Amino acid sequence: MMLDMQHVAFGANGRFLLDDVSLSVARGEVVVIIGPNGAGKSTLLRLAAGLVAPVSGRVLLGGHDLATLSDARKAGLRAMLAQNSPAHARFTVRELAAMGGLHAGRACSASALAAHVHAALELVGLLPMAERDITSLSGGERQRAHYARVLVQLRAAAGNGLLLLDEPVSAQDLARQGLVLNVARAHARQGGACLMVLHDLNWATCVADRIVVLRNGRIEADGRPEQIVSATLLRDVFGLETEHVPVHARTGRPFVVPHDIVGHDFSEQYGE
Ligand SMILES: Nc1ncnc2c1ncn2[C@@H]1O[C@H](COP(=O)(O)OP(=O)(O)OP(=O)(O)O)[C@@H](O)[C@H]1O
Repeated sequence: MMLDMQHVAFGANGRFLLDDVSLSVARGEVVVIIGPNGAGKSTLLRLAAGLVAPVSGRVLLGGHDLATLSDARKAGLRAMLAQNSPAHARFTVRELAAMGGLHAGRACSASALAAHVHAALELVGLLPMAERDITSLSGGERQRAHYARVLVQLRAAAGNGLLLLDEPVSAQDLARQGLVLNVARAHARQGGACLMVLHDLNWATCVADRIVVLRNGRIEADGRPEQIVSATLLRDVFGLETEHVPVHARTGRPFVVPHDIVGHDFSEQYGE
């Protein structure tokens, strides 16, 4: 098992943010976490990355307890794209992506690192902007520049580590949302794995091998998209009435439209 979280609990300011969370991700898998704002999704990813330690339970990465691994070792086994990645300093896109390989030191030669950077920038569609200052990028471009850095981090090591993505499509246009998710799927197909947080249920059903539903710091459900996405669950977890197609003709996956949108007359809203 690539990631194995066993009965993990985590708290802050005297309250549990995660309680008795057990979750595994196998090599080759893409697992998507969904759940309401504040459910604990980002906290779960930070625990999986070893950025914070559980108060009880264990997190194993590649069979090793994260608590026993050095930062350099962890850097080769997992990489995380955070929800908001800053651009305070004036680096170029290429320099930012190359920072992903810093942990590898001499284990990755300068020419190999340059090749990883080139490949990652090409994958995320930023090669034409490689020499641009990152402070001049749009929000979506900056998010993809950091995505490239995260990909380089894994590729500078064995290349088949765990990709942890926190709302990786939040700043992307529709086409780039597909691009970002395809890169994650390809990473899993090539021997890695991916655990990501998504709010868009329709992307979640398309990209996920498994969907994990988190609510109030606890796992409510964990299974294949067609097992998980149902009108009942969406009503229970999100308090949302939905139009729900169990098997979409094109994708073969469930498809969900919130009732608030179905039949809503936007022309009224804009006074047309
Ligand atoms: N250091 C902290 N101290 C106190 N509360 C915290 C701390 N970090 C997170 N929280 C709270 O823990 C809960 C879970 O936060 P988390 O960021 O994991 O949620 P999330 O499911 O990712 O939410 P969102 O969908 O809004 O991104 C929230 O209520 C948040 O306010």
